[in-house]
Amino acid sequence: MRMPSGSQVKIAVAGASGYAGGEVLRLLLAHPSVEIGALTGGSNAGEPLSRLQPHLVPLADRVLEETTVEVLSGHDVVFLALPHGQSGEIAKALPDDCVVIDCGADFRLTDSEEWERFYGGTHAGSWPYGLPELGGQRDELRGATRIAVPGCYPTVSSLALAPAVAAGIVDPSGVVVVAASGTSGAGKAPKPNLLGSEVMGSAGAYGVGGTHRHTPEITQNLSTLTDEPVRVSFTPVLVPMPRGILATCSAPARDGLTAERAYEVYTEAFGPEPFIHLLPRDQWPQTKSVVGSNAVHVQVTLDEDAGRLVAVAAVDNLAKGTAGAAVQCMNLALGLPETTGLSTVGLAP
Ligand SMILES: NC(=O)C1=CN([C@@H]2O[C@H](COP(=O)(O)OP(=O)(O)OC[C@H]3O[C@@H](n4cnc5c(N)ncnc54)[C@H](OP(=O)(O)O)[C@@H]3O)[C@@H](O)[C@H]2O)C=CC1
Ligand SMILES: CC(=O)N[C@@H](CCC(=O)OP(=O)(O)O)C(=O)O
Repeated sequence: MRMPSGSQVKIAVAGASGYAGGEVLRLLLAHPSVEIGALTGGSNAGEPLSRLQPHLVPLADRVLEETTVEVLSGHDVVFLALPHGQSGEIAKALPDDCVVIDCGADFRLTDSEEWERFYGGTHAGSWPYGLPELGGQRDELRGATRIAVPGCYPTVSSLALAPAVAAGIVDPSGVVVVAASGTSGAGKAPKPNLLGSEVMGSAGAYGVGGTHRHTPEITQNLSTLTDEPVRVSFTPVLVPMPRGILATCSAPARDGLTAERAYEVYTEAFGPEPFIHLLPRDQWPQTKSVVGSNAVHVQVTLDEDAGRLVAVAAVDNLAKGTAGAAVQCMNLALGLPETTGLSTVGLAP
C-alpha cells in the first residue's frame, strides 16, 4: 500500500496501554501524515487511556477498546504491541492490504527450530525484518504489508557489528555481546524481580549462557551479512534506568586490522544512514544522548592486545529499539520519507 501524497493514513494500536504501544503513539502524535484510530488494551480495555498513558495529552479523551480483529480492521496500518505469541492469530485475520507492524517477536525468526527452542510453542512464520540498516533489508520493507520489528537488544548489537562482519574484518564465529538495558525493556506488567526495591541501586546479568531469546535473532541478523559461520555469546544486564541500552560488542580481528581501518569501514557503512551516528574518534556512546530519539550512537576501535574489534552502541529501547523502528518501517512501507515524524535529537541530561 502506498500513500497518495497529501493524504492521511489511519492507524490503530493494539497494546496501547503498554510501554511499546504508548511510545508508538507518542511518536505518531508528531507524525504529519497520521490519523490515530482505534486504541486497544488487554486487561485495561474499557479504561480511559489517560489513566495508563497520562503523558499522551492529545489522546486524553480516548477509551481503550477490546483487542479484536473487528476493532482493528478498517485501518490502513495496525501496530501490534502485544506480548509474544499474541500477534499471530490477529495478524492472519487482518485484511491483506492492511499494513501490520508487529512489535513482538512472533515473526522475527526464520528458523522454526530456533523459535521452538527459545520461545516454545508453534512458530507463526517470518515476515520482512524491520531493520532497514541491515544489508539490503530496506528494499524488503518498501511497500511491505507485514513487518516484524526487531527486538531491542538485536537492533543495537546487530548494528554495532554489521559493518565489521559485512566487510570481513572480524571472525564472526567469535562474537561476544554484553548489553545493559533499562527496565522498560521488560514491559509494564508487574514482575517480582522488577520491583523498584529489587532494581534500584543494582545491576544484574540475566539470561546468561546463551539462553536469552535474542541470541538466535542476533545470530540470524549477522548471518545475513557473511557466508562464514556466526556464533554469538550474548549476555543481557538489567540496570536501574527507565530507558536505554548500551551494548558492548566484540569479535576477533582479522590479521592486519588497525583501529583507523575499522573506523574507516564504519564511516563508509554508516555515512548515508539517517539514524546512525558514528561518534568522533575520542567519544563513546552513552544512553542519555539517545533517550527519546530514533538515533543509534556507535563507536568502534581495536583492542590490540586482545586482538579484538570492540564496538559500542547505544539506543533507546522504546524508540529505535521498538516504536521508532516501527514508525520508520511504516514510512518505508507507505513510500513516505523514511525519517518522517522521527528525530535524532536526544534528551539530556
Ligand atoms: N519494552 C521494550 O523495550 C520492547 C518491547 N518489545 C515488544 O513489544 C511488545 C509489547 O511490549 P511492552 O509494551 O514492553 O509490554 P507491556 O507489558 O508494557 O504491554 C503489553 C500490552 O499488551 C496488552 N496485552 C497483554 N496481554 C494481552 C492479551 N491477551 N490480549 C490483548 N492485549 C494484551 C497489554 O494490555 P493491558 O495492560 O491492558 O493488559 C499492554 O497493552 C512485546 O512483544 C515486546 O516484546 C519489543 C522491543 C522492545
Ligand atoms: C530489560 C528486559 O527485560 N528486556 C527484555 C527484552 C525486550 C525486547 O526487546 O524485547 P522483545 O524481544 O521482548 O520484543 C528481555 O530481556 O526480555
